[in-house]
Amino acid sequence: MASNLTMDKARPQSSGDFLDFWHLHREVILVVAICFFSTAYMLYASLPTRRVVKKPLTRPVATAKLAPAKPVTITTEKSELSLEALPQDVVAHEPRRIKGELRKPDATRKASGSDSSRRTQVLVFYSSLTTTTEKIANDFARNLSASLEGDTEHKDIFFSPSVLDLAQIDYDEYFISPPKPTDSTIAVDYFYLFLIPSYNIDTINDNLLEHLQETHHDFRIDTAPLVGLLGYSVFGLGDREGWPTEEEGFCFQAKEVDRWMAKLTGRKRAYPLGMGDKKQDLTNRLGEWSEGVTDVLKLAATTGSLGEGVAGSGDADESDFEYASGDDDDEVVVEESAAPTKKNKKTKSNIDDVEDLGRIMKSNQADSNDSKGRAPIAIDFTTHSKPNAKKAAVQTVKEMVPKNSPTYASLTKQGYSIVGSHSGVKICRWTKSALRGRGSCYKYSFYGIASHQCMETTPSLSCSNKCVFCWRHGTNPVGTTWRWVVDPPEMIFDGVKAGHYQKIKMMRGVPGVRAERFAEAMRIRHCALSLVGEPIFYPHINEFLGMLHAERISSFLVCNAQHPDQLEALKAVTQLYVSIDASNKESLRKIDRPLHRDFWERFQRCLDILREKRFKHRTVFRLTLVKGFNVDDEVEGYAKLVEQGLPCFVEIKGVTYCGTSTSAGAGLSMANVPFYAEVTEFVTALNKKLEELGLDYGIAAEHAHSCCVLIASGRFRVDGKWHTRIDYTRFFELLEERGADGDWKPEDYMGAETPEWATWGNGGFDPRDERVDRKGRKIEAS
Ligand SMILES: Cc1cc2nc3c(=O)[nH]c(=O)nc-3n(C[C@H](O)[C@H](O)[C@H](O)COP(=O)(O)O)c2cc1C
Ligand code: SF4
Repeated sequence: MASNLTMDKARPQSSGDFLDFWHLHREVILVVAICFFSTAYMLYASLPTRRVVKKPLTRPVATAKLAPAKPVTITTEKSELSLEALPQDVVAHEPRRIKGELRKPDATRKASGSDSSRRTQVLVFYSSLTTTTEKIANDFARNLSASLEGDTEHKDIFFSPSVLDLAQIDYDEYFISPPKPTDSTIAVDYFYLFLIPSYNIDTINDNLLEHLQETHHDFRIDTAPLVGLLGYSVFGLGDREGWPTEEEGFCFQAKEVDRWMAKLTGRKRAYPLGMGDKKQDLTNRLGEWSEGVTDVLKLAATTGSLGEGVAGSGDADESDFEYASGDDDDEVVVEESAAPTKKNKKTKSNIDDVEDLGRIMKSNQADSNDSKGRAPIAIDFTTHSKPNAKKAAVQTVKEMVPKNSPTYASLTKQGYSIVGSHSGVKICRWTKSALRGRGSCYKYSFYGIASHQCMETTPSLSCSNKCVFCWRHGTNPVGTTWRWVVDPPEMIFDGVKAGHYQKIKMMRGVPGVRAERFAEAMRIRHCALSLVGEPIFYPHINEFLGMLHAERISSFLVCNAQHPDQLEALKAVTQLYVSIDASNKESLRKIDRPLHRDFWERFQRCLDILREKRFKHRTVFRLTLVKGFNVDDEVEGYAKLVEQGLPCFVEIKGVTYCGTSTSAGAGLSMANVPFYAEVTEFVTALNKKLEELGLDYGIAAEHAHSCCVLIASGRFRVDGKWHTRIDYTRFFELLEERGADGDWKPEDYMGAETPEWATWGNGGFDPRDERVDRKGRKIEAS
């Protein structure tokens, strides 16, 4: 009986029996099930990574390998990837992970300039169907090798570059982790270069791309397993005859390789993507790219870093840009009201006015005077009242923006480089946009200025207005007189150029930056003197302009119509702007909040001076429309001001919204930002009024993207066509022939006809560029 009972329990016959069985053994069943599934999972996870099976090439391509100067056998981590090579406990308990480490810049290398125990191996990968790229890759590697060997400082660091045909190699050896040299006594850093032609047919490129993508997404492999590389860069070959634009497929596969390598290397793009058209500009584009790559290679091999600010170098900041930052040179921005933090409040109130600025600087004075070590020049050129002898006796000359002041901290945080004690430089969003082939600012449409070759700077961070729409308000110092140390113009000129180039170089690893534009950007062609503050406030502005022009850098100077004496004394400038922020005294007081009590008289005098100068300078009225402040019922007033100053051009721009800064306390909001349709409505009304006054003006051009329209004087209309562009070469020739005081007219350096796409009614966006919205999303052509 006893045995029967046991039998009955052990062998359930019905559902009741089954439940009894479950109740008695459920723990055991659950444990067995868990063990079974986890073992199955482990076994699956530890299988070799699924890899693309490479298709044979339609045409076998010979591998052209250059013999390394010191042979390095490249082995891979393949053996480490096999099950046997892994410790048993790892195999049993967790999925295999291949991990890359983010290598910080090597401090020792940085300090000593080189590390004799490390070597750098450049690997040049290429694919080729019709042999163009194969030949180019070999020539490129040979030239690179010669260049490195000829450089005594670097030659011992580098092994000769190796050329690898993507159709012949095993991708697992190079694209799951960096290769390992067989000689373990030599530490080798690998630098990958890719020469990739694009094909809209199935080729080995597709295999490579699939492999890169799978590696990135494979949950058993770290998402950036190639982070141990020193860096990488890609050059694409294509044919614009069949694929005219990037949107239509020009070099599309090189772009893809660049994108996946950024992911796999943790954004170690050492140099921007280069692209060349086989039938047009291949030699030039490849030459630029090679030159840039060689420089970066040397830097990276000696320092272990890709350079300041470049992604992957340890101090990377690869943001996709603050497209709503409103950091144009002269873009005025409405700020979103935001409750300032306690700290912000304090900072703001600390620097809100001149007295407070003086107080801040006093506390920093000892430091700054010591550090300068040179006699300061005191100057007061805007105030005509008698100097107060008693006050002067106790006053020492201070720096406008000392290094340890809150103003300095705030401006540098916003991206400015402060040069000396009162100048600043910053790259604007349009410069960044143009570097990425996404279009230049309206000054390209109207005047032919390429934004990636434009430097935005000011020799005076101080201003004499506190305009309600100035987004820098609260950070820049204000004052009616120059009471600070004056830095020499040479120092400012060298400093702003260095600051600008440094900022451009920091864009090297940013996605989308084009090698061609990057190379062009290393030559400043234009200077926008309108960043923050009042450039004309700087006592040596004429000398500074002379230095720009001596290097054939054109100049656009924007002033606030508050310094007539300086305006009168101003020498040659390529284009001279005066901000016209309102059409009448009351409105101007409200919007500009000027510090000068005689602001309206100063404003009027400036207009009269501008009228005089119109046959010497290209003069421009700059109108910034702020709804609720200076738009309604002001058309007639503006027309009268145009009649008074007779500028060559009138630029009308809607104020820009910036939702990121703290409020200037002026109570502005999005409601104050006019729609483009409202701007065009205003412009049409103004144009009509000018006509009624019998003035020869017309609407010449527009850049809808930046909400800006240009009215031009009939002087710049030739045979019914607008010529708003500038002949820069002629400008410099005139200057060189006749001197800064020389006699010439703006018409003498009038440029070519305004391109059709930029003229009124056509939108103003260069068709060669890619259109994106403020968040960088592509806008389809309408
Ligand atoms: C079948 C075929 C498809 C191509 N597709 C593209 C393309 O989609 N985009 C592009 O920019 N160039 C394209 N090209 C042009 C090649 O990328 C270009 O000629 C390149 O220099 C060829 O390099 P290779 O001679 O090394 O193969 C194509 C060429 C061929 C023959
Ligand atoms: S002129 Fe120069 S600084 Fe100004 S928005 Fe254009 S590119 Fe930027």
